[in-house]
Order: sequence, then structure tokens, then C-alpha cells
Amino acid sequence: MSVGVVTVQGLSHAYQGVDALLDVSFAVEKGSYVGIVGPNGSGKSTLVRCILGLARPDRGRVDLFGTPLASFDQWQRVGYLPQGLQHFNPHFPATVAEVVGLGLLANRSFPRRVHREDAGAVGRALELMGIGGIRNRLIGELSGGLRQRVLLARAMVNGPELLVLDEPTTALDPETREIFYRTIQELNRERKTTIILVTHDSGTIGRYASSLLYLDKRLVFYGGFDDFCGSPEMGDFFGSHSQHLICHRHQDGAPR
Ligand SMILES: Nc1ncnc2c1ncn2[C@@H]1O[C@H](COP(=O)(O)OP(=O)(O)OP(=O)(O)O)[C@@H](O)[C@H]1O
Repeated sequence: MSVGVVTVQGLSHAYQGVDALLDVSFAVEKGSYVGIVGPNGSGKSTLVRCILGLARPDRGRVDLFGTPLASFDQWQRVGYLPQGLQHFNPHFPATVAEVVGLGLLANRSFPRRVHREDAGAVGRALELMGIGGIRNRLIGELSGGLRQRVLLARAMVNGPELLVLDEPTTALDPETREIFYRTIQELNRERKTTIILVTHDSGTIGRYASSLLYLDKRLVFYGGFDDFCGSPEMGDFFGSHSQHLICHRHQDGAPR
């Protein structure tokens, strides 16, 4: 039997009485690559924040690796790349290696320090992302694509089994975006890292993810991209022309 990495049951969340999530239920199995899509304000970030315990749902339940969130304490098994982290001041006084090393602190009790022996883990994460050669550069001096690789290395430094990425490609040009998606796909295929990735681009993510989760406060669709393309509900939702455009790009596109 496959192992549930994330199980969400009946999740609802409102901000000051305004619903952001309504009765959302789904399960993510080990080794899946789930793309979360939906319009602006449809609750995507709120959903991942509830999954990670960063927002408290009004109703419902989240289990991580079979453990209720309230008692889950194995955060080294989870990597998170939040939305909008890529904007660094060019003079931000931290090197690439230092930024990646901060990822080791998530599961450490006080005093939280990076130790000398952590260099090995940092080096491995940098090599995994193909950025070992820039370890001493200042993070603020890098291009958007390299910066995003550094932040991904930071999320990967503990060797997480689950990686949650919230709109990681918004600041990237189309070519760098494809490279980034391919990197995530390799992590999924070769290391069997379970991926949950929030994006606005249903067409592109459909080429890489094993499942799409379409959210509009409620869960509208959860399944494979081919089913998404054939789904009459999604046709009603987008209008058949838009659905065709999304799915047509997929058929033209990259390997899965
Ligand atoms: N801290 C907050 N306080 C009040 N309202 C919030 C807060 N965070 C989000 N919201 C509202 O909750 C709704 C869902 O927001 P959320 O950021 O989860 O959506 P999203 O699908 O990730 O949006 P986007 O695609 O624009 O990033 C939106 O209407 C948003 O304005």
C-alpha cells in the first residue's frame, strides 16, 4: 500500500470572516508531483500554509506522514520555498553557502547555530543544484534564476522527503523557468522527493506534474493532466477555448 505523505480532510479557513478555503479534502502519496493551480485569491497559498502549520484552519484536519499536524515534529522531512523570497537587496551580506546553511536550522533547538560539520550537507545541496562554484558569492548579486536555485538548495539541504514550493518561478524568464521545472522533475524522479508546487501556469506544470489540483476556494479538480484536459467540469470552468489552449500547449510540449 502506498504511504500518505499529506492527507487533508474537510479543511476550511477564513480571514476575518471571509472564506479562503472551503471543505477541501485530498491525499498526496509518496513520490507524487502535485501542481496546485487556480485563479488569484483562490486559496492556494493558504492551503500550503495550512499544510505546513503556518496558518491554523477553522475546520478540518491535516496529517503529515501519517501524523496529525498538531503532533508532527519531523520538520527536517519537509522543505519549503515560500512565495516572494527571491527579492534580495544586492548588498545583503550573506553568501550563497550561508543562505543554504540557514535551511539546517529549521529542526534545531536553541541556540540555533550552523556548525562546522554542516559544511558537508551545504556542499551536497549546492552540488545537487549545480551551483557549487558560486558558494562564496553574495546572494544579492545573483541573477533571478541562480537565486532561485540557491533557495531551492536551502529547501533541500536537510534531504527532505516532501518539498513544498509556492510560485517558485514567477520572477524567472521562460527559459530559466523550464530549467527550474526540469530540476524539480529530476528531484521527483531520481530522489523520489514528493513535490507540491503552487503555480499559475496550468499548461506548463501539466507537462511535469503527475497530478493537478485545481482550487477555487473549493477543490474543483484533482487528478492527472490528461483527465484535466478531458474533464467536462474543467471545460465549463475555463470555457472550452481556454481549456483547449492549456491542453494544446501540453501536447506540443516537453517530455514528462
Ligand atoms: N493574511 C491575510 N489576511 C486577510 N486576508 C488574506 C490573508 N492572506 C490571504 N488573504 C485572502 O485570502 C484569499 C486567498 O488568498 P491566497 O493567498 O491563499 O490565494 P492564492 O490563490 O495563493 O492567491 P495568488 O494566486 O494571488 O497568490 C484572498 O482573497 C486573499 O486576499
